[in-house]
Amino acid sequence: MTLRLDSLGQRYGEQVVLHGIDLTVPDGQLLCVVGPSGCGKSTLLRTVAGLQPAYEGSVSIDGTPVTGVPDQLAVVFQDYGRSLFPWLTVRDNVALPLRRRGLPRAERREQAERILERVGLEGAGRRHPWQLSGGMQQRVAIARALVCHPSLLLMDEPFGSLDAQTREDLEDLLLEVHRSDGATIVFVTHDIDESVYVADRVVVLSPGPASHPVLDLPVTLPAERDQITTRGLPEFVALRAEVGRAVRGSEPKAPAHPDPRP
Ligand SMILES: Nc1ncnc2c1ncn2[C@@H]1O[C@H](COP(=O)(O)OP(=O)(O)OP(=O)(O)O)[C@@H](O)[C@H]1O
Repeated sequence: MTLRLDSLGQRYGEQVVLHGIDLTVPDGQLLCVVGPSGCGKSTLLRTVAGLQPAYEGSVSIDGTPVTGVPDQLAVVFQDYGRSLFPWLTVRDNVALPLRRRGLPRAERREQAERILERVGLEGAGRRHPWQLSGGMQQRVAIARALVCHPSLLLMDEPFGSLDAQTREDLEDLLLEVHRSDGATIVFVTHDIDESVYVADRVVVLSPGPASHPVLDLPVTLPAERDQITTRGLPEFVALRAEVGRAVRGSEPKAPAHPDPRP
């Protein structure tokens, strides 16, 4: 699915958060959005997801304006603890979108088990989310997002609260899913290394109100990525530095210290 933002603007009351954003994400691209805290990244995702109507401009998917939550869209948030239902088993959490689509129970269970196996959680279907580690819970949230084979996947800092090892494992899972399913993915992260490692393209937004991206960078690394080899490539290091400079350059400057001398 091709996602297009045209002169997109968003505000909360008097506060302008996004202004005049033009961005096209071609079908199958994994776009990372990076930018200083509060610049409007989550607002951008919520607007694309149809959860907030655009204040100005438009969002369209394959040429059709987004006016509500689009079919074929799935979202993964950072806060997996709140996005899973604790009273449902892992399998029923994952099968929930299938239930909404009216699939019979046996088929729901079978598809949920298949996707759980794919995210490395075979055998966990009968447990409850609170019996799992944070990394496993986020795998459940990813499984639930994938169960309907979305063409557009929005991820808002999905690995932000996980330990380094789990985070790397889930980055690799995301790359594998992207390679095999080919969905268009918009992935918000604070982590510059992570953005370069997973993305086909990185855009850096300016401090709010975010407008035209301050950097729009194709990631020209080989498609086959590996946590050790890829991160050691000179090209990776150069891309990371370029994104880092853009993020730092876009951060508001700290106020100058007053001269303490009398
Ligand atoms: N529901 C809301 N009501 C009012 N203001 C909001 C709301 N959601 C966000 N904001 C404000 O809009 C601005 C952008 O918030 P947003 O969460 O989109 O930024 P962000 O770039 O995702 O931040 P972070 O990186 O810290 O998650 C912030 O100033 C925030 O306080």
